[in-house]
Amino acid sequence: MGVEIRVEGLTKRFGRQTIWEDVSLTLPAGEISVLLGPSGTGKSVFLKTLVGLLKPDRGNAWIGDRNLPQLPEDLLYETRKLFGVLFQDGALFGSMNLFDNIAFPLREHTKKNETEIKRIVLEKMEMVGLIGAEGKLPGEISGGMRKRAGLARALVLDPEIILFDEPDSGLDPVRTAYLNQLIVDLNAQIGATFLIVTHDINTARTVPDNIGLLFRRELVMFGQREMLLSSEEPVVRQFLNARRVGPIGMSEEKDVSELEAEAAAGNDPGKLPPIPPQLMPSDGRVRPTQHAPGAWLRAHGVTPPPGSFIDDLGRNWIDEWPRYVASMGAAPAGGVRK
Ligand SMILES: Nc1ncnc2c1ncn2[C@@H]1O[C@H](COP(=O)(O)OP(=O)(O)OP(=O)(O)O)[C@@H](O)[C@H]1O
Repeated sequence: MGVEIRVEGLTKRFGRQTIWEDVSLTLPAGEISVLLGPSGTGKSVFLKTLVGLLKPDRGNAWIGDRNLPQLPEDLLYETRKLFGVLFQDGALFGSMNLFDNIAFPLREHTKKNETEIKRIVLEKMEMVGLIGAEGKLPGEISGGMRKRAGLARALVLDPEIILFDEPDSGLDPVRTAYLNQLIVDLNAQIGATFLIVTHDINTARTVPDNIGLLFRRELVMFGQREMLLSSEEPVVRQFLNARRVGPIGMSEEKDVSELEAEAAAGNDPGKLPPIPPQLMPSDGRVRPTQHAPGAWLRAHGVTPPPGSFIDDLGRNWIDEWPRYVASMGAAPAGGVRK
């Protein structure tokens, strides 16, 4: 379940504008990854390139064993069917009710009859908590419901990969927390490979297995959540602390003289906040691809910021984890990563 995505030396330009170059990363099958970056660094362009809507200028993008930039039209079309995409605004058709919106990809891309379509649409609507809203028009429901409807539509073709373009945009912090839990629950349930573009630091800190950061037309860093959340890189610290001090400026990166002036004034992007425990599926199970808390840090001899892995109840998840996994009885499919 879930397909690995391997990007090698990917470069995208529009005319003379280089959006990003030489991007290489692997999105492990079934894991949740987050892509961060200041506005305009090309995160949406990256998602569109992965799904084959934009062609890179150089490099490879392996979706399983298919290299997207090399594919003929018919195979590209087939490969796109592996993806579900949640667009920023849900991208629903305003004149269609939610049922028809969610049924749309099934009617468009499959030969399923209406009985089968109804079963699938209702199953996906239940997964995202929208049962009862089938007859509503997108204009009659809240932004959070529109996101969930967009997510149900992204799920109908049983995708191996789901791309989320700023799922939290336009949502209040509480609805964002619910949506984050839904994303983690869905990942546990369907095991697809997830990539989330977000500006929400809390989402980035608690949801993914891996985090990447785009800045200055390149991928500054990509790796396990704990690697990014303990990184001393100024740009990472500035981003995670949402500070003005650091290499990221108002509209683009700051120049050397601005950075020198900040350093002379003793300004600093701030200490790293504690690493929070990762969000668990709400049914209490562990996702098959979930990493044990602290495993990356231990393997790399890194001491986490003080107060890391402590939850709201004061439990330290480094100590709690082995007990928790043992209490589940049977290990989840795929085992629990050390
Ligand atoms: N089809 C296109 N043709 C030309 N330029 C484009 C096209 N699509 C995007 N761009 C440019 O690519 C750059 C990156 O845009 P993109 O929307 O990917 O940024 P982003 O990181 O997702 O930003 P935000 O966080 O604000 O959503 C922008 O300068 C944008 O104007």
